[in-house]
Amino acid sequence: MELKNLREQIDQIDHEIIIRILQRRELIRQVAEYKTEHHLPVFAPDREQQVLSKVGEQVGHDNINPGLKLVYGILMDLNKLYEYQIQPKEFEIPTALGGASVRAILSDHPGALTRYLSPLAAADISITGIHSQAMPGGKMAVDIEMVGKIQDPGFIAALSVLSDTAEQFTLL
Ligand SMILES: C=C(O[C@@H]1C=C(C(=O)O)C=C[C@H]1O)C(=O)O
Repeated sequence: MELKNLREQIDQIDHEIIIRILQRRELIRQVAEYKTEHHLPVFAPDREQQVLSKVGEQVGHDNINPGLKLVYGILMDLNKLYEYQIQPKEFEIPTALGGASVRAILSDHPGALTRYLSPLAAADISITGIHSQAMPGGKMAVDIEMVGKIQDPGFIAALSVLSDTAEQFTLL
């Protein structure tokens, strides 16, 4: 088959994937409303584990599996960014207006840092400094300096996602 034809089929599938992601997003909006009404937290770690397990089961032992789980993790973080704009978290922000520095302790596994940083890119926040260090017990300490309008809902939403995912999270 011709390359052009194969790419047309890929374009069609991309179109369908995007439509489905937007439909998923509409359901997320309804979940967010439900959570606000019932005073439930945005981050549902058990549910996220369930979603990731289902992805893993469907893909099986194909070597795309870790990558697809990463993509799915990032998709869920994007959804939480969206939910936090509906239901913002309160932060004591000790830093200057133009940015923030945070220290987080993460569990150290392949892809952990990549996923951890993704909400920043998604919220259009630049990372100006980063330092990570392995710690005993399979953990990692990461210091991140970022610039952006800290009062913006998108910035607060990104900090909210970062604070959820870390085992410890401190705004410096
Ligand atoms: C949509 C939800 O909110 C968040 C986003 C999730 C998702 O994108 O699938 C899953 C769990 C939550 O952390 C939910 O709680 O179901």
